Amino acid sequence: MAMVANPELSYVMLSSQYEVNRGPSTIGDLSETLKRNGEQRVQDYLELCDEDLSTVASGIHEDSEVLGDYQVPVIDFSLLETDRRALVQMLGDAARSWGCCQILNHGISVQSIQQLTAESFKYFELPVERKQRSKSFVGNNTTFKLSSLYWAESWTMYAKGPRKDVDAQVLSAWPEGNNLFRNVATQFFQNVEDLTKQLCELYAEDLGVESDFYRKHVDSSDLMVRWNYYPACPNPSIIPGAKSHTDMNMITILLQDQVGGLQVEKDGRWFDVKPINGSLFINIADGFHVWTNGVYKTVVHRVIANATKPRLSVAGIWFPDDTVDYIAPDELVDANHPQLYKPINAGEYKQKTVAIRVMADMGNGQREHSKVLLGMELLNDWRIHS
Ligand SMILES: O=C(O)CCC(=O)C(=O)O
Ligand SMILES: [Fe+2]
Repeated sequence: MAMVANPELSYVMLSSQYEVNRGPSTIGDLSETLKRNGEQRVQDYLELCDEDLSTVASGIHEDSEVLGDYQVPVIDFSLLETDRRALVQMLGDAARSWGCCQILNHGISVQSIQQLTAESFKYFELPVERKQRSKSFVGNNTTFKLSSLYWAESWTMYAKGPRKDVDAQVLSAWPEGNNLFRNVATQFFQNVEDLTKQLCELYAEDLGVESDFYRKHVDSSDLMVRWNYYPACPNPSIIPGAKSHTDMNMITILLQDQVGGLQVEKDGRWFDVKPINGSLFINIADGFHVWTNGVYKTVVHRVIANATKPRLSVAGIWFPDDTVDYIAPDELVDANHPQLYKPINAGEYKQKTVAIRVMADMGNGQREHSKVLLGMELLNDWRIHS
């Protein structure tokens, strides 16, 4: 894994692990090409496979249909002070049935979230030549694209655990970034870490496992913060912002701006994750699914691009230390609930998944990749019971 800037900062750019030949151009050129070639060429151009196209086409307009309370749960985290039991129950119910929820009043101020969003936009508004100097920047273009994101650019900071000197890490990632960006981004790293520890305890409480079972891994976990930017898209009905996928890590904490477009899949239908000012989206990922013996669901999600407005999200993506094995705790395994998976080494799972995605990024194995994006397919390699 390549180290960037001062190695003592433990600051690693994930994409710098792979020497990928990026094409010369980004979204602007893609838009031009689309115009030139006509939209019937889009499929060839983006190498989308049929399944991807049909998922995007299906239900793009039906998604916002909601059936009474049948929608992504929104949970008031301030219950932590007033009714912890109720909070635990709501978080647990949401993780079991949806694999996700939105939380409000989580302790990260609405103002700081708005500031982070506004300042982060400034990075993506930089000239593409400047962005391409950031090793972790990826854009969508003719020869290189980030596999799970399609009509998108992204920029990543990777802070290895235990995180020290986060401020210096933020600074080295965008040295010309202004002080406000630096302060709010640094604060965000810290707040997301505190929140993740709280969530781990609350989930353990819901599951009836030792309270430290998940939390104790957070300090040594790596926090990858990925900024996702989706430019306005000429045809959102056929070009996904982000393809359907599950997250390959343990848990993801995501903030989205007010544009909307994030959707989750449940019972074969797509549901909007409606933007709520100051909210955070909590996403159970493949690792936590295994770690709870399948009690919590890893949520399939995607992003519909917007025809007129760019959209920004910031994802705090947690990876346990590579030596950790995802293995269900004893409390969740008995005769009626047999162990679903053989122990899965977190490092191996990440490597395998990333390797397949990188292969697809380089233009090979798109079809295999589309299946693997839905982690459940890959997890089957470790599955003991169906
Ligand atoms: O942009 C979003 O809302 C979702 C991004 C996402 O799914 C990811 O970064 O894994
Ligand atoms: Fe995701």
